[in-house]
Amino acid sequence: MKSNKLYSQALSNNIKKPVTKSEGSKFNLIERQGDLFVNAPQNSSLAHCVSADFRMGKGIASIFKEKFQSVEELVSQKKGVGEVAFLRRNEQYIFYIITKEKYFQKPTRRNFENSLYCLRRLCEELGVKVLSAPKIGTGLDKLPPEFVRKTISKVFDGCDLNMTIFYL
Ligand SMILES: Nc1ncnc2c1ncn2[C@@H]1O[C@H](COP(=O)(O)OP(=O)(O)OC[C@H]2O[C@H](OP(=O)(O)O)[C@H](O)[C@@H]2O)[C@@H](O)[C@H]1O
Repeated sequence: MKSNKLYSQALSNNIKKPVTKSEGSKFNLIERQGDLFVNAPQNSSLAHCVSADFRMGKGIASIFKEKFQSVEELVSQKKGVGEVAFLRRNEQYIFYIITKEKYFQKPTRRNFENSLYCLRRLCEELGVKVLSAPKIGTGLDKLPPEFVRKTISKVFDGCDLNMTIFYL
């Protein structure tokens, strides 16, 4: 686990490192059937998509809200569209990928991609090596699965991370 200093710097995004291609690192992306909250490895951080108002009224976001609460802590980070707010739970991080302003809107492809670059920077700053997510963006947010898959592969290319996408 990175030091608290790094954690608070990442929180305030003081570290504006560009995404780096770690030498010899290999980004692994796998998709597997399973319930994210039951089958994700214990040491895995989690990520999902939300709106900037943190309404989390439907879909898997509502389960995150029920499980991890701390909406006030998330709002206090003052993150906007294209950015990522996060919680720390012991050895795990919970990432809230902000892809749109209001809950009733749908994300643009550009904002979706920008928020994933932000997620990558955070994973590198915090030393996250194992990340699990649902099929982000493809349900209520109605982004085409192929676009989501390609964007994840593009954004995380060269990142030292094992990412598992769970689907029911
Ligand atoms: N336990 C589980 N394990 C594995 N997969 C699971 C699962 N539970 C559900 N899934 C599947 O995971 C996919 C994406 O699940 P979602 O559709 O929720 O996410 P999304 O990223 O498309 O949309 C996010 C916006 O939806 C809400 O906004 P609203 O208020 O509704 O406007 C939020 O606030 C966001 O802003 C769908 O296939 C679900 O079947």
